[in-house]
Amino acid sequence: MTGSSQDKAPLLEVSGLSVDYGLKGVSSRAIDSVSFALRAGEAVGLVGESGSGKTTTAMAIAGLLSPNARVSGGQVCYRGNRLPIEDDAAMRPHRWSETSVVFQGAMNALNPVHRIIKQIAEPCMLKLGMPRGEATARAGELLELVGIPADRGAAYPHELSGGMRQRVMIAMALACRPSIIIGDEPTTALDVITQAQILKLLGELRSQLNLALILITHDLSVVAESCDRVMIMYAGRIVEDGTVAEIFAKPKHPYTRLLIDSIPNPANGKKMIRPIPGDPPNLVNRPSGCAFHPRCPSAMGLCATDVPSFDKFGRSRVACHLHRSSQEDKVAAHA
Ligand SMILES: Nc1ncnc2c1ncn2[C@@H]1O[C@H](COP(=O)(O)OP(=O)(O)OP(=O)(O)O)[C@@H](O)[C@H]1O
Repeated sequence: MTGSSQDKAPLLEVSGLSVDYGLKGVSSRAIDSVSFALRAGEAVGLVGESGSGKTTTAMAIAGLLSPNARVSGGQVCYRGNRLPIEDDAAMRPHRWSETSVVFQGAMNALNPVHRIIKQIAEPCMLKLGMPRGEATARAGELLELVGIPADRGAAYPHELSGGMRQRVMIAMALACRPSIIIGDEPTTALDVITQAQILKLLGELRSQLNLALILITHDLSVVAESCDRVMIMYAGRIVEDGTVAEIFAKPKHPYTRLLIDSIPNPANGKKMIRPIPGDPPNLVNRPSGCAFHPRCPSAMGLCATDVPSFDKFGRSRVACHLHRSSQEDKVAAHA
C-alpha cells in the first residue's frame, strides 16, 4: 500500500456524476451522483455486481461513452481543470491522453491484420504527432516496458498468447503517457497464472510511472492484492468507499458484507462463490430509498423511503441508514 500519496491534491475529482442511457425511447440512469477523488499513484478497486455502473463511470471519465449516453449531471476535473465530458467532440483531445483504458479481451480490440508494433506506434503518431520512425522506436520501448522483446513487434496478434496480447493492450494504453489507467476487467479472460502476471505488471508500471489505477472487477480478491482503496457500487451509486484494510476487516454496508462473504475461502470449507440472494434492480424502475433495501437482510422502514447520504468513518465513507452516527445509537437502543 502507498500511504505516501494520501496528502497530495487529487489528480482526478469526480463530483455528482450522473449518466443516462436512452434506449428505444426509454431513458435509464446508469450512474447517479457518483463522487470520488483519485490521487497520483493511487490504486482504487471499483467493485459491484454486473450492471452496477462500473464501466459507465470509467467511460465517462475517459471520454468513451457510447452515443446513446448522456451526462445528465456533475463534473470531472483532471488536475483541477474541468473536462468537457458532456461534449464528445470537445473530449476527443483528452481521450487516451490523461486517462487510458485497458479492456478485457485483447483479441477483439487489436486489429488482426496489422503487426503489433504498428498498432502501438499509431497512437504515438496520431496523438503525440511523432514521425513514423520515432513512433516505431517508442513502440519498441513500450513493448520492452511491458515485458515483450521489441523484436516480437513484427508479430500479428494471433501469433501471441492471451497474456502477451493483454501486455500489448497495456503498451497501447501507455502510448500517450497517461497519468491514469483504468483496467476494465483486464484479466477476466486469462488463466489464473497469466492473470497474476498481468496484475503484477500493472503494479510495477504503477510504481515505475507513478500511475493512478482504477481497477474494475467483480473479484474482491484481486482488489485485496492490487489496490489501496476500494469503492463498492450498487445500482449506479457508490455505497461504500475506504481503504482495502478497513473495508475487508470491517465492512459496514450490508451489500459490502455480502460481497465479501461471497468470496470462496477453502480454509473454512467455503469452496464456491455464494451468490447474493435476489436480483440487481431494474434501473428504469429503481427501488425507492436505498436501492439495496429489497435485498438487504438488515433493512429498516426508513431504507424504503429515504436515500441514505454518506457518513464518514475514519478514512471510509458509507451510505447506509444503519451507519449514521445518530442512527447507530437508535439501532443499538432497539437491538
Ligand atoms: N450502451 C448502453 N445502452 C443502454 N444501456 C446501457 C449501455 N451500456 C450500459 N447500459 C446499462 O447501464 C447500466 C450500467 O452498466 P455498466 O456496464 O456501466 O455496469 P457494470 O457494473 O460495468 O456491469 P458489468 O460488470 O456487467 O460490465 C446497466 O443497466 C446496463 O444495462
